[in-house]
Amino acid sequence: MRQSKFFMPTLKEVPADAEAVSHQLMLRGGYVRQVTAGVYSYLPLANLVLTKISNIVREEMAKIDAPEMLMPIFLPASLWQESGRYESYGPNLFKLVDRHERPSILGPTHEETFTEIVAEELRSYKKMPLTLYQIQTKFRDENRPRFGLLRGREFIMLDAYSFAANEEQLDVQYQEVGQAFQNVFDRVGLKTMAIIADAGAMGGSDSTEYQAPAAVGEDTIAYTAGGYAANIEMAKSIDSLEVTTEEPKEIEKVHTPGIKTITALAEFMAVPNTKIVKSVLYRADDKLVLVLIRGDKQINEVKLTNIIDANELHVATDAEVVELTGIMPGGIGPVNATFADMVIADETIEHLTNFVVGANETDYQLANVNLGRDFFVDQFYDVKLAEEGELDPIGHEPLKFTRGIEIGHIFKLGTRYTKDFHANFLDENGKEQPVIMGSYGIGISRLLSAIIEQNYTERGIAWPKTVAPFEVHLIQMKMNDADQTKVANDLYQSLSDKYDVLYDERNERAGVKFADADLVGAPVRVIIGKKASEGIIEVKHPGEQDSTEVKLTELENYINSEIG
Ligand SMILES: O=C(C[C@@H]1CCCCN1)Cn1cnc2cc(Cl)c(F)cc2c1=O
Ligand SMILES: [Mg+2]
Repeated sequence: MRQSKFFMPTLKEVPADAEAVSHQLMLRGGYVRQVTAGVYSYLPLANLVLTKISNIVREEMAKIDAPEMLMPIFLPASLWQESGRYESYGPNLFKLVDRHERPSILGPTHEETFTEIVAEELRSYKKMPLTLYQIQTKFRDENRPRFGLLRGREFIMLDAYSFAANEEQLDVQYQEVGQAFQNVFDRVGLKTMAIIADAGAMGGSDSTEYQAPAAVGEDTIAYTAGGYAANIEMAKSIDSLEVTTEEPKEIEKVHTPGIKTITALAEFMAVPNTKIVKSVLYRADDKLVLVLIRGDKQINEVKLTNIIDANELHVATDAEVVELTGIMPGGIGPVNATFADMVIADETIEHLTNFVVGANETDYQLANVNLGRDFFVDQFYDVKLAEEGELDPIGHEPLKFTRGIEIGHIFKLGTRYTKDFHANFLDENGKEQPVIMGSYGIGISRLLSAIIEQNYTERGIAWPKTVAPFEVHLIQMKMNDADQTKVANDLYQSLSDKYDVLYDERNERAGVKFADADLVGAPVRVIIGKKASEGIIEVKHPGEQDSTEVKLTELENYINSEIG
């Protein structure tokens, strides 16, 4: 490609609201342009990278015999009413009506669409296992799109769906697609972690997220050197406190006027915060749930949501607490908690004795409370937020935290969708069974940002060679120099047969050419300068500060060693 003909509208400055480095570099390099909030045009540089990523995806999906399809973005609401998701997904689901006033949506994901099509077809176990996929634009009307392509409203996703006759086949598909995804991430040069993740509204059983460690990542990953890795939403940890059991003492009601925090209460009662049990009131859909946890721990609301199987869960506001219990928030507790529909106790209180709880009276606490005597808990759950340094439940190693960008997520769905669409098949005994599904996704456009977040330099981008928009960037320094023009054109012709070459033959100053080259980020940069007449040129790797002189005769070997 001759750069004078290429289209990469670079910017000197970037808008202040571009916070993520990847967003800044993609704007400065003319990779993308925002059309409206969370909606971007992919200009040629970004499109070249997207194409290379997509082709790597296609190769890996072909290796597991998954045929590619392409589904509509515009979908009838009826399809989503059948699965019940039309109502449950709220404002993120983009709803519209067509000219005949028929309610419709722009697809945020395609479980329903694939299931409906397949439901007609898979009438016999002989037709399974089957995995299908697409690479397609999705729409989710995010309230706060941010960080460029990292959280857009319109984005490109690979979404795959597997159909099986039994759990064993699903397990194989889950492993195969997961491995295909891992191969994709490895091949595009992304460092990733496969972690235990929350399936959220998808229900089903296992779910694995693929995370790209990066400072700008929205997720927190808890991991250990031994291989434990989980989204903080799901991470488990071993309770570090040695609990000593004491003889139960007489319960005591204590007036604690103006004491508002656990720390202040611990001081006032002259006990450590591990002898205080926090009582937090939640509204879970229409239920009032009282959650108990030891004073030194935090509640993990994702774990809580999954235990209660709630759609919507939030901490009752102070006003709600007073209105629903007649007590100020600091005073509620588990003894005679008649206002609660449910009491959920975290494991950390199971072995406590003589502890402090709210007295269910404003400004009063109860001291020396004991389980079984003063109140009863029918089941203990893990609802605590894991903390850095606590030991993981498997290798018993200290948990470390890092930020990550979720770039993939795979789910075992079971029959959640196939039941709604009567996608049944006859098993080998001729018995009718519902098809068992899995769904799998990679954020393709998000990968652009994630790869940049892991491969930027202070000057620009150093693309991994497999996804770089161009593999070789030829830069001729003086356009009116016959020797340089000859060498550059010969190289352009000969290298173009084997590599994607960008030839900068513009009448621009060196500084402009190099600044633009830093934004293109090709793995091999060849500079044709004043020594061209002696058969000497310079080569430079985007990650390195300086270039190196190379004989023209050795250039092919150098490029082979760099990009192969
Ligand atoms: O998309 C998935 C599950 C998997 C991920 C991999 C590819 C196939 N789908 C989860 N999810 C996330 N956000 C959503 C947003 C809206 Cl507005 C919606 F209506 C539905 C969903 C939704 O279902
Ligand atoms: Mg996810």
